[in-house]
Amino acid sequence: MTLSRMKRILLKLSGEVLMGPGQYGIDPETCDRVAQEVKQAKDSGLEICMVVGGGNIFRGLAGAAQGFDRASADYMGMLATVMNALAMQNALEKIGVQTRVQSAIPMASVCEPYIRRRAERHMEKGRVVLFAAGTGLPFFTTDTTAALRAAEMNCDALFKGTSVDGVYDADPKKVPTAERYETLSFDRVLADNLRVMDASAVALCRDNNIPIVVFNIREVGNLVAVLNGEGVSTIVQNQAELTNA
Ligand SMILES: Nc1ncnc2c1ncn2[C@@H]1O[C@H](COP(=O)(O)OP(=O)(O)OP(=O)(O)O)[C@@H](O)[C@H]1O
Ligand SMILES: O=c1ccn([C@@H]2O[C@H](COP(=O)(O)O)[C@@H](O)[C@H]2O)c(=O)[nH]1
Repeated sequence: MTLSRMKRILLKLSGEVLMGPGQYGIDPETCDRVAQEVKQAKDSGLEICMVVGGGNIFRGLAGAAQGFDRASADYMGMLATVMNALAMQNALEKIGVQTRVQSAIPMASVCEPYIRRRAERHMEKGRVVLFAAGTGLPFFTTDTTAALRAAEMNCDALFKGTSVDGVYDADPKKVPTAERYETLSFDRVLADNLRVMDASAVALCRDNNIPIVVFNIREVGNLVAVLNGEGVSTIVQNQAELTNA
């Protein structure tokens, strides 16, 4: 994958990261810091769209485990992602980055509905488009949303900014001896059931040949470093691309 040739990327921001040092909710300082990094990336000439998770507020699976109906819990999770998207919109606009939030669940008085061709136009005009409310469908996640929107928007890569610095051979939060991959194929992620991202998201990226770059966005400056090919990350792509690299 040649990072320098990329024109348009999708940044998936884990909701959990937005908690900052807290245990729940949205930390304004973290939003501001991430916004600065997005601005820097945009100023380098990239077109950027974003999907923000909701794990800092509500996850459907956790809600279902507590007794909520799963589909209702998932809708609650999707609404949480709208709050996060609005928080990031606010942080970006404070520093002069033009944005639009588009929600997969229409809410006319809050933001635009998701309209692909309109999103395309916003990006051509230099706006950062934040895709909120996931796919609008329960039983999915924002990882799958990110893969779907990256394909729809013809992105050159999907950058997953999370709280681990790449894909490991086991969950590093559970297995301290786990080792990180520099690169690996989509097929290996799926065959080994590496759970840094949902299988559906990985399969969508594989089928549309969209590389995934997993990196730690909690580390200050890492987004721009990874975009410059310098920071620590794992690049997941098709075997053919890995062989040609
Ligand atoms: N093989 C693996 N390599 C790296 N991380 C892994 C692996 N298996 C599981 N994980 C876990 O995957 C998590 C990354 O997903 P993340 O926390 O970004 O969740 P998310 O659902 O995308 O975001 P949100 O916080 O919005 O729910 C890490 O916290 C890590 O512990
Ligand atoms: O398409 C989607 C996307 C998300 N959800 C629900 O939202 C929460 C939060 O998203 P994360 O990806 O976990 O950050 C998720 O747990 C689902 O409950 C959804 O239903 N459909």
